[in-house]
Amino acid sequence: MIRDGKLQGWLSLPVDTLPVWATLNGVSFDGVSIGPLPGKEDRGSTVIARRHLKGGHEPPLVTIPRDLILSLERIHQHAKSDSDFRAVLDGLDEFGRTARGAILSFLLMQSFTACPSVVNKKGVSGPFTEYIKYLPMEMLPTFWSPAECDLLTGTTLAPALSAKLKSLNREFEQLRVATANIPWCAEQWWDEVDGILEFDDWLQVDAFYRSRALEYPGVGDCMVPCIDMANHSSGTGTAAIYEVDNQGNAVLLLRDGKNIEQNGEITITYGDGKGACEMLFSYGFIEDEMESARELFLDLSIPEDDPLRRAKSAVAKCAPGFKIVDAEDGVIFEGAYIWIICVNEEDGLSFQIQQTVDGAQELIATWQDEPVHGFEGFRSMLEQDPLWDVYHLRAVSILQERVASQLQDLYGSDDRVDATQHGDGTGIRERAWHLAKRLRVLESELLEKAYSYYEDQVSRQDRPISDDLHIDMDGFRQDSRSTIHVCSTC
Ligand SMILES: C[S@@+](CC[C@H](N)C(=O)[O-])C[C@H]1O[C@@H](n2cnc3c(N)ncnc32)[C@H](O)[C@@H]1O
Repeated sequence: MIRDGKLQGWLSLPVDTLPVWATLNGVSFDGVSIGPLPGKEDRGSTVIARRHLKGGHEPPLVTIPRDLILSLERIHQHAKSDSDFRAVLDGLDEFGRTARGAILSFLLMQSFTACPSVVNKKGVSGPFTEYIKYLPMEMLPTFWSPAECDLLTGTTLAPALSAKLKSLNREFEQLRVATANIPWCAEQWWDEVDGILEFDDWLQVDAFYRSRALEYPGVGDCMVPCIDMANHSSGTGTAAIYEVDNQGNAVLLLRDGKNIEQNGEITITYGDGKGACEMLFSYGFIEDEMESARELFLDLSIPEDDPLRRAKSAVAKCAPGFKIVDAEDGVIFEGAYIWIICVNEEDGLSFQIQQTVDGAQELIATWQDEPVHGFEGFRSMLEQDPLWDVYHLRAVSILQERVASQLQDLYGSDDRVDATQHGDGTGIRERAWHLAKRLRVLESELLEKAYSYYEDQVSRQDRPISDDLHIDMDGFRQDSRSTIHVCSTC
């Protein structure tokens, strides 16, 4: 439905009509307009300075009335006067009470309300029925063809993308089940012959939301018309910030000290810390100036032969992996899961069944007989242990091995990607090929940096640390030896 609407024109309006929409809805611009920037048209529309703007001396560049901030609260308010949408939202239950569930279903409903071929009209029109007509279809990887997705083999985006598609499928099925008993939904959305909705519609509303959602102070995750037309630039390139004023309106403010020439671009940041993978995943581009993948997430699994594997998996509530973050003098790793992997019963980890206050039984972990309350703080417990250096070294070796296997996957698929025909008539869009290639390069550089950094750490610690202990890399304690030996390639 949405794709048809964008292609046929009923869900599409030229951006030069946006000022009319803005005036009708109480949006004000001061010194800026919205449209494509000459030379950067491939980035869609953006906010453009209409005169020389001097940071610290300018009023808000854009002011959006508070009622137009599309938040969970605003949608529930709308549902009070839109009984058709309220039935959908109520059907979604818990999911409808999350910002994501409410916003996606609202955007879907508004598109349906705008659809001219629907005879038995449903839903109540409002400012967003028109505003969605200004939103372009983003080329996020969720819309890449299987051949294009194949270019991502070995990158951290490949597993993230397949997990996302599974979760989008689950959400869409949830929507179908939740609304299948509403007569007009059964007839107009889901009928096997005439039903208008398809999975692509859910992908479209997900893409609208994911590429445009802002975390607004005091409001939470939301969409803000017009401010969501600002393109991204990180670091000192960021020209403006978004806030709420003292009346709850959303405002776009030029940063202090930032001067923008007439016809210059007013950018915001979508998150300076976001890595190349996340930028491509959520926004469909990687900033030209990005010189590092910045961060990446690798999964980890508890080895098959770990005798505590099942208990560890049952108790660990943290993400099964670790994040590598690029740092000035090496890399930092974040994530609690590694610490569960690198200690065992011989070190002092054990599991017990405990009776809870309501009489149920639960499995809990103990470290040196102390209960471990959630593994997020487990690292600090290990840090108190005289053998901390050893545990740390084990962790680093496991991480290094995982980094090595990721590099192998990346390099192992490089030749195939390089040889893949792309461009007109090949089924692989030029842009997708270049983005995939760029991600591959940035991630391999960060992985190599991590590998050398770990190598360095391992070799620095490959020296005697205790007179009475020997730790080998299977992670078992053997008394009465005098060195720690770490095999960095195992
Ligand atoms: C919040 S929207 C910004 C407005 C958008 N350009 C439009 O026409 O509606 C985010 C999208 O803008 C584009 N974009 C933003 N900043 C960009 C940049 N620095 N380089 C390339 N594309 C960018 C991407 O397509 C991204 O998904």
